[in-house]
Amino acid sequence: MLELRSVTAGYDRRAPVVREASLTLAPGQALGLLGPSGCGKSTLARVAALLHRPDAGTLLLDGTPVRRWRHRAPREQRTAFGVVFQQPRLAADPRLRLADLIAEPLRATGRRDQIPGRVTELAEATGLTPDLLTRRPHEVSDGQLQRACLARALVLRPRILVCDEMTAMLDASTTAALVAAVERYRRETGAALLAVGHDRTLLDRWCDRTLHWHEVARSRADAPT
Ligand SMILES: Nc1ncnc2c1ncn2[C@@H]1O[C@H](COP(=O)(O)OP(=O)(O)OP(=O)(O)O)[C@@H](O)[C@H]1O
Repeated sequence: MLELRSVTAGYDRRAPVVREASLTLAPGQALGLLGPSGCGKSTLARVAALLHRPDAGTLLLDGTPVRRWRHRAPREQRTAFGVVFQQPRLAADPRLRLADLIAEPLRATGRRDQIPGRVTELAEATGLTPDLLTRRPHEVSDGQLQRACLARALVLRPRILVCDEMTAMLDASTTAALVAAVERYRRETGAALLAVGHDRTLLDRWCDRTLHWHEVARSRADAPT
């Protein structure tokens, strides 16, 4: 269970981009978060995944308040999350072959013995053929790289998956393949999903419930002057 209570966050304390946002993600739930470009969805998604420290408010993970973010967060909290971002080229180390990209979290957490098995499983689950696994990011398409980023997000078997506009740059067939891979993973593991986007049709089809930004956070226009 993930609860955000009155979270305020941004890049300048005097002008936060997220104001008093609250939402609850129950175990196994798929929650969509819809809103216009620039409203603060990605910032809130990053706070929810412990990647960005909020200026105010509380975040509870299974009832325990989160006190540290990013590399300071305890490993068991950090590894509860798998995150996929909108732009795979910004999220992937250009020097790594796709197999190493997928295996990165296993290496970082000392689980090298699991690498061959998990990489093979996840390449299959995300539709990556073996020849693609030996290529570097500049040698594959955006869609192929995003498949590898999704595989990396799943490699530690997270309880909560945060997909921030995961399919925004992709064609319909790659979008369908990635959504199907996420759904299969959720069916097998019972993981929850927070899917951020601006495509209501996709979010409604994908999620149990879709919230609009104005139901989650105060708008910047409401800010006290
Ligand atoms: N690293 C940063 N430094 C300063 N400002 C930022 C930074 N990242 C985002 N912002 C600003 O914060 C605001 C919210 O950005 P955010 O990416 O959270 O919105 P979004 O709703 O996800 O938008 P989109 O749908 O276009 O991805 C924007 O005005 C943006 O310019």
